[in-house]
Amino acid sequence: MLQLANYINGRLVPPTAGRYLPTTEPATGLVYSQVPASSAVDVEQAVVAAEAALPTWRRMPAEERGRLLVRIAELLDRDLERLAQAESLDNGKPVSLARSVDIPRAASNFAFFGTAAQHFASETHFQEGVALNYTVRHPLGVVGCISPWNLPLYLFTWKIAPALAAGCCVVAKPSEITPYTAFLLSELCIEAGLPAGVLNIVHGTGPEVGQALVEHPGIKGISFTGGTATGAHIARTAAPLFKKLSLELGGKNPNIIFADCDLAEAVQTSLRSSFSNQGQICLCGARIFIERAIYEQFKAQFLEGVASLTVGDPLDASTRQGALVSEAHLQKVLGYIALAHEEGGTLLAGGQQVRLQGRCATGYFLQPTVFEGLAPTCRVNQEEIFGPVVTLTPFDTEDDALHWANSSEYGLAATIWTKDLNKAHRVAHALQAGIVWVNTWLHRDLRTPFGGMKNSGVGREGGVEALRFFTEPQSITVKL
Ligand SMILES: NC(=O)C1=CN([C@@H]2O[C@H](COP(=O)(O)OP(=O)(O)OC[C@H]3O[C@@H](n4cnc5c(N)ncnc54)[C@H](O)[C@@H]3O)[C@@H](O)[C@H]2O)C=CC1
Ligand SMILES: O=C(O)/C=C/C=C(\O)C(=O)O
Repeated sequence: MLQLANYINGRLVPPTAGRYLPTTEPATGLVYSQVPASSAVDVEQAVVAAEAALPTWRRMPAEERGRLLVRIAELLDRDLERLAQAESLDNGKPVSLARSVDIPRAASNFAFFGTAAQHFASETHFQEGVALNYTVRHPLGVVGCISPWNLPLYLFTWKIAPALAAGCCVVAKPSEITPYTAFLLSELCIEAGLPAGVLNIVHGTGPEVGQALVEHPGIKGISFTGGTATGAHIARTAAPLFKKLSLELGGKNPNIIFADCDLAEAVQTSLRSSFSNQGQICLCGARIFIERAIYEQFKAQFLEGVASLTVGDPLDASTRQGALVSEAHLQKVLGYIALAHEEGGTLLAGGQQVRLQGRCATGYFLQPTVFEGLAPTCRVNQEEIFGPVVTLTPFDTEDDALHWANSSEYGLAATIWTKDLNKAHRVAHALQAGIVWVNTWLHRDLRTPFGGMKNSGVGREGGVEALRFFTEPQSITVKL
């Protein structure tokens, strides 16, 4: 059976205690590999290696650091197919999605921050005849990156690449549920010639490896993406240690569909925003608010689209909906479907587990599911389900749409559909969401600030924001 290894001090090594966890292929429900169940001892070794590598890495010219990151991007591009197959096997997502989105984006993360390192600049504040104030941005030091299972390599590299570009050394922990591509990345880092200790990847569980990383005094900052409850726990642990924190957490994102939109496009993109990656993206639109005048029309076209989403073997080219990531997660989502019935919702599509034939007979498949008739305040419309379940709700006025869109503890993303640009700007400004898309969804420019308001997180990733997070500003004033 495939056995993964940690990547510490430039080498692939087994966990010191020799313990492993099974990893399961969601499409079959069968165990196919073993991932190190590392401990605080392995984290300690990784931090020591990173601390030893730091003085050289932080002083290396940005151009040279950047070249290494771009080299990793090239290797990710070269191995696109192998990595896409691995991601699909590990996560259950359609291989077509991994091939077109996850792996190309992982390569872009390295390519983008490899070059961004050379453009990162700091400010000067000149007081004529009085003083010259300038800012130096020092690498933060050794940092921890903790990522989730939904977009495994995509989000893992979204953290690691800016940290390395900023001159930090990294101890990173991928999700223990989807560790395979992080392991393959460690092999590529060795091939790229990344100096030993600059990046260390320690596999294991959140409570053991993640916790040890957050608590470690040598770790100066933590960049985390995952559930809001875990984010709160990390914040409680890290706050008294005065660590810098970037937390990208959950969402319950609204799509607001106005009657004057391009309906065909709004329907097609809403299908994507509802069900891409089986709804397991923090940016998915879970609550769709539709202006009453086009409610029935939107509903009919949307349901027609849902019926055409093939649930199937993730390795099949025709599959649009793969497996959910785990049995536990499938049960969680099924629990919310039961709750939607209890809360008085009307099921319009899906609602059932899918039992496929053949190799995927014991996989974790679920029909894309749509409800209507649920109050915006009910639990199904308030709690993050993180699966292929959306609700449709009609609205009468712009104020009503805004009120219900903002009636959430979350504030990550929102989507507006209208041809009226004044309305689009007005509504976008009034939305409590860190990211607003107008007539599009998941359009990503890696330079833009990425993150959420309210319980969706703290801080921003992307472009200069990420490079600032991974650096410590120092202000120097010279009297003139
Ligand atoms: N990007 C997002 O918004 C994501 C949201 N979720 C939400 O969270 C729910 C729970 O999913 P989980 O897999 O349990 O996510 P999680 O938040 O527990 O896992 C994310 C990462 O945090 C690590 N982790 C867990 N406990 C930790 C701790 N005490 N200290 C440090 N690291 C720790 C995990 O090992 C993993 O690498 C999902 O059902 C979904 O609603 C899950 C994954 C991604
Ligand atoms: O950076 C992106 O393009 C997407 C990020 C998605 C998440 O953070 C998530 O699903 O957790």
